[in-house]
Amino acid sequence: MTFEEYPDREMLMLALADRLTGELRQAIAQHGRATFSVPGGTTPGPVFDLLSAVDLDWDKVSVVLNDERWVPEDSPRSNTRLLRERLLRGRAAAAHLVPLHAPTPEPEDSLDALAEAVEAVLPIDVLLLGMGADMHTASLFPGADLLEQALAPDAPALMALRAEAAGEARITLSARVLRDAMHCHILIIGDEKRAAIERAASLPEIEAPVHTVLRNATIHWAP
Ligand SMILES: O=C(O)[C@H](O)[C@@H](O)[C@H](O)[C@H](O)COP(=O)(O)O
Repeated sequence: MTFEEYPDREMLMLALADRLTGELRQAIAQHGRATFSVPGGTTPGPVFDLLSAVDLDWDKVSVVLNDERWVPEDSPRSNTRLLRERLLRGRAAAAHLVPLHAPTPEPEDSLDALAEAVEAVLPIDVLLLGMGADMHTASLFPGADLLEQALAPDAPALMALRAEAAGEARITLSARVLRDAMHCHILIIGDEKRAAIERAASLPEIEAPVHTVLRNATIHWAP
């Protein structure tokens, strides 16, 4: 893994947006389109704001979340809502959103249909991930009911799982889809997450799921 340390969050977000833009451009130049997978949560908003204004062939970009919380799309906890409000506007409004949510009571009711659309845009060209202080990434939470299956090399691309720490039911890309990404970046802020990611490197994936992507990842950190 590569560790990039920035003096502050603003510098981090600017450099990261630049890096992601370059990789998306390269993917489009090489094969005419790009798949860009992004996290939800509270950290990536500023990088989405920057990206939404970037001059890029956004109509050639498919955007898919790493994971979604099974809540209505107007919920403040909806990652899809975050994407629509912060990334898929301005120039980036031309990008194609591959949904990870549908209005069914449980994620299992929609899983097959959502998975088909996700599989059609794999592999991921550019992957941006977040991480929780408990070392989860996407919705691969320590203690999740189907974590072992989600970490397996033959896992389906998309899985529904539940974990106490997650709150609501989740839908998530599986570890193999994350590992297969061409470029992988992890965005973390603050000392607690820095200590967590350093610890994760020496723990098994079942205890520290983020470990599964560390080999090829660039970690972007600011205090
Ligand atoms: O829906 C989610 O919760 C995310 O996709 C998740 O994997 C996130 O990246 C981490 O939980 C970090 O979240 P914060 O940025 O809010 O700390």
